[in-house]
Amino acid sequence: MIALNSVHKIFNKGKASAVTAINNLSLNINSGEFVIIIGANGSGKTTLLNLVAGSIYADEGTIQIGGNDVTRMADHQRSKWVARVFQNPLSGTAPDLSIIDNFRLAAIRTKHKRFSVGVNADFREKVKEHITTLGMGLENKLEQPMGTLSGGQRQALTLLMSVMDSCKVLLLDEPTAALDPRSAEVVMRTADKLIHDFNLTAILITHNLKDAFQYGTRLIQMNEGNTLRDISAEDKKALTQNDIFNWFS
Ligand SMILES: Nc1ncnc2c1ncn2[C@@H]1O[C@H](COP(=O)(O)OP(=O)(O)OP(=O)(O)O)[C@@H](O)[C@H]1O
Repeated sequence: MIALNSVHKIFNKGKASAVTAINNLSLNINSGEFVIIIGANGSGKTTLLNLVAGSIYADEGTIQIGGNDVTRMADHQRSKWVARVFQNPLSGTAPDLSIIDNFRLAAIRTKHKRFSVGVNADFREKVKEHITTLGMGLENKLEQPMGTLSGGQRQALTLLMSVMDSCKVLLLDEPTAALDPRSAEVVMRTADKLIHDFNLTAILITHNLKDAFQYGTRLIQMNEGNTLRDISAEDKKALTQNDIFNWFS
């Protein structure tokens, strides 16, 4: 589903401040995989996600998504396949608009449904149904402004919004970093469920090694712009949480 072939990314190329953020990285992620990426600060995790999302371009190498060469494709063109959720629960939603209007906006952004989404009762019902599955009781608050919700509720809705529009790839860049432990747990469980229910291919960056242990079907540790460890679902079963902690000591 996602294929990086010998990808290289240098920031500030040719200057004294040049940094090799991604170093000749080749990586194949199969459809339906939920890949967790861990690694020290500066190891290239966010740069990798930026390259897949198209917010930056590789200097060398190629990137394919679903068999399409997206190496030079702008991020908005990739958005039909790729959805992204960031750390900050405030980003990606309009605080003054209601929950349902935020879902309408999200749908309009990525679809050609401009004329039907706004007035379509089916759309409202579909949103309501999906929100019910989150188990947060928000299905009865569709008219409530997004800004009045807690960070965890907002992030769970942002996740749902980003996957409802038939995207295939979900990129999660530390989606729980700004949340308290309980909300973080709810959001991680929500992400896990949505990835499964919507049959997505997902990449999650986290510094939370407990989450790295608990979630995902594949675990990658990055170092200096490449993979240091790449652990399959089968091999991950043999790992303990302590083993993962020890990789950082
Ligand atoms: N826009 C940029 N301009 C210059 N250097 C950059 C830029 N973005 C990233 N870098 C550098 O590239 C390297 C990899 O950064 P990246 O953000 O991908 O690491 P990371 O593993 O996500 O780190 P963290 O865990 O701290 O978020 C770092 O040395 C960083 O300083």
